[in-house]
Amino acid sequence: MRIGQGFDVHVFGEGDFVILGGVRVPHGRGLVAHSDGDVVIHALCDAIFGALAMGDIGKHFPPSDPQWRNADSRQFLRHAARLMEEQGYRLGNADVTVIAEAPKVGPHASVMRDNLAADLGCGIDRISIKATTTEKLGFTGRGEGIAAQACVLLERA
Ligand SMILES: Nc1ccn([C@@H]2O[C@H](COP(=O)(O)O)[C@@H](O)[C@H]2O)c(=O)n1
Ligand SMILES: C[C@@]1(CO)OP(=O)(O)OP(=O)(O)OC[C@H]1O
Repeated sequence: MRIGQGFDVHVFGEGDFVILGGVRVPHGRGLVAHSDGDVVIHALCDAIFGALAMGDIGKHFPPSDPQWRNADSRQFLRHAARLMEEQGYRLGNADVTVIAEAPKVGPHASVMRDNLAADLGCGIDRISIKATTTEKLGFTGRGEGIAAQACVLLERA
């Protein structure tokens, strides 16, 4: 078994939606990023790369590479899933926490779980999505951005 954790932050900027776990969530601001700014998937990818001891998302998809500009982050997750399989592992479970005052994640968590499970080739019972505010404290509390953290356990396939 292997364990991994990941963390990501993106700052709010212009726009009227954010992408979280592959779901387009209406919001008064967008997220500034090289890709689509999906902090849920970025944290989850880093947890998987960490569990495999294979670097981080920026190593696999350099922010300097124009190829990843506005990229759909789900392709990053499918790449992580392929690496996991090649190394002889499958996902035991993943647990993700979104840290944001807004938007509300709860109403979208079920579709996010469906997306992540589809990309990772596992059942949705292996994917958990949670969310919390920081009670208006810190940068997330001031509504300046969104953070996400993820933990994964990989099992021998
Ligand atoms: N962006 C968020 C933040 C929170 N939730 C849900 O609200 C519950 C209460 O949050 P507190 O920070 O006040 O504890 C939390 O447990 C989530 O269910 C959310 O959906 N989206
Ligand atoms: C995802 C990548 C892709 O170039 O860029 P960003 O969308 O800016 O996201 P970040 O979380 O900073 O991770 C780095 C990059 O791999």
